[in-house]
Amino acid sequence: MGAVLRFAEKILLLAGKRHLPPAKRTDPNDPPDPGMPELSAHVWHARDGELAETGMGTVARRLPAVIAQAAGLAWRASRADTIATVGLNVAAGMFTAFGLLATTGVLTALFSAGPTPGRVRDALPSLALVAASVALRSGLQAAAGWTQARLEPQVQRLVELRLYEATTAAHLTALDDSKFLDDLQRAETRGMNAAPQVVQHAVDVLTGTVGMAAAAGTLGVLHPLLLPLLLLTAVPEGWASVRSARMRYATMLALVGVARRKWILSGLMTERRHAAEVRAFTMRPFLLAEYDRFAAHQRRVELDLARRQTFVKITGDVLKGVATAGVYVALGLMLWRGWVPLAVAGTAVLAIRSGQTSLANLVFAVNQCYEEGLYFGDYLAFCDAAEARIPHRALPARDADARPDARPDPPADLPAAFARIQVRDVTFTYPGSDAPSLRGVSLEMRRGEVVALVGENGSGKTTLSRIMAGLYDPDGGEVLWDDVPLTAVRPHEVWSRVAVIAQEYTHWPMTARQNITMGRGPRHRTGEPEDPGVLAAARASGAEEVVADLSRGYDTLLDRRFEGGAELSGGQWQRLAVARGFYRDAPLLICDEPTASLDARAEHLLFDRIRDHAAGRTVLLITHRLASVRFADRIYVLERGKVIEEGDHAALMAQGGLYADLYTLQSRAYSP
Ligand SMILES: Nc1ncnc2c1ncn2[C@@H]1O[C@H](COP(=O)(O)OP(=O)(O)OP(=O)(O)O)[C@@H](O)[C@H]1O
Repeated sequence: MGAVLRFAEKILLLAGKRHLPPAKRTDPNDPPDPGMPELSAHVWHARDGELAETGMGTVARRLPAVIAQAAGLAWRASRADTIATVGLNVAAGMFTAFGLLATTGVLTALFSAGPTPGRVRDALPSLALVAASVALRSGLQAAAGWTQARLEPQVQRLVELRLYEATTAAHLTALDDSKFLDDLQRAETRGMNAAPQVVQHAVDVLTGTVGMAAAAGTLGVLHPLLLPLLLLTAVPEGWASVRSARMRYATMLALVGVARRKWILSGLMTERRHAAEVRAFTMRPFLLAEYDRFAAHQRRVELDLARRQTFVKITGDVLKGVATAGVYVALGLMLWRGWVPLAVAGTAVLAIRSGQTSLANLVFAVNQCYEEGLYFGDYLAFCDAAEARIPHRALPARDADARPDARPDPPADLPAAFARIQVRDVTFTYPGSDAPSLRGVSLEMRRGEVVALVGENGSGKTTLSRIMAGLYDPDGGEVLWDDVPLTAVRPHEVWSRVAVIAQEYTHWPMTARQNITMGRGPRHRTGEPEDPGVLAAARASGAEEVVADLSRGYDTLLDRRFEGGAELSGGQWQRLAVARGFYRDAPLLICDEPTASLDARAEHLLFDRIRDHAAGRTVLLITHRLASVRFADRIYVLERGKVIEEGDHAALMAQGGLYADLYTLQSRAYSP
């Protein structure tokens, strides 16, 4: 049998179908093969070696680990339901064996000598036992099904929380890393859903094993030779299932990049915020053609998979048929040679059929458990990787100690309000970038100051502000709040002392109030007076006028996708974003292009407010509107990631460098 399987496997290997199939044109209407080496090669080859190992032996070796993971997960989700599921399934299996053995009693009575009514009467007690065990088994199985169904949503909740807890705490650089994003997509779309499946299939493995053990035990009692014959029929089906699962998993891995591109394109074609641009730039044909290009590639790969899986299944079925026939021939021979009496042979047929059903279920469950275990393994690997990217200092002490990487000193305390912030010789390169975005930047801010960063596009202003806000860690150099380096304190301590009015901010699909408070502040109840903090922030930012025009004021939902939702203009959204920054009332306010969408009056008002806001706090202002940075206490001019000029407006104008050039250029546009 092993040789036959190896032969079939060789045919598959020779056909060269273990690798991503060269995309064949199965339909003349298909677009030409796009090739797409950028989407298949790296992901595929990264797992090639690992997949080549996967055979029945590997499945057998790895299955206990998968089952242990499933058991651990189920245990954490609900101990009571886990114990009940296992206990009820084992009890149901015991009644299966009991029923089979009682059947021997029925058949022995029926096949004995004597008049038929007497034989039937003799069979009645055993028959009653058979009926009772069938009824009990069914009841136990139904109860087991119920506890198993209860486990599923509890497991799902556990795995979802773990993933989102990790993704929201992982370092921001992780989300700039395309490999991390690919792994995230795979874990979120497939791996996370695999978790309850793994648990379910692990229970099915248990159920199948118990059923198998019941049938095998019965056969062993009847005649020891029958047992290996039964097991023989399982090998071809097991081989076909494992082979098929492996192909499916490999295909999924190979298509992960394609799936992500398709997902991004589908968002571009369906989301409201892109709809106007898609039309105005007549992008429809381009987007549809791009989508179809990826969809056609995916279809070709999946059709090829279906073809290869069909071949494997047919091979497995044929071999299983041969093995089953062999079992019955062997049983016939044993009967003919008088090794087993007729009643025992009859029970053996029933036990073989019951065993085959359990075996088929077991093989299916093992295969499914293994296959889902592969996806679940992706999920676990992703969560581990994401958790490893949570900065040490962000973890509670217990979790930090449990991490295998070196443990730094315990996190330091950040001063509640600082006297000065120093940036010392900071360098930074984004992950995957060749060129550094910051090259040895130093600057200083004191409490109560407004400090401005100016420079041409891509000079590093936003990057520097993110490092100062503790969102990125510098590769070299340090940022000190008084004498405490930011890399030594818990990130949320920094974030809670910084308010950022970002260049790219989110249009939160929430009420106007929630857009300002972002879940902070007192909970507002209908009819209660508005939180004074919200009113002050809205007044300072000009959001007050925006809210006054909304049908339900601060309670208006700002998302047109929901009934009664309102939409705001770009400038109106920006006023809310500014209100959010003011509401936080943090010692450091970072304003990155806060006026890009504002009208002239709102812009003027905002710069006045920012100046007022700086009293007792500190403001880092990034803007291309140089007229507005005149009032800054100090201005740093960046070029290609370096500070090339610094000083106040008058000093920089006197210097006659880049700042003076840019300022003169802008002011000339307003001069007659
Ligand atoms: N997430 C990122 N991943 C890789 N590179 C990035 C990323 N963000 C910015 N960069 C690169 O870092 C450099 C500095 O970008 P940054 O956004 O800091 O410039 P900026 O001065 O704020 O520009 P602008 O005036 O256009 O807002 C640029 O070359 C940019 O391409």
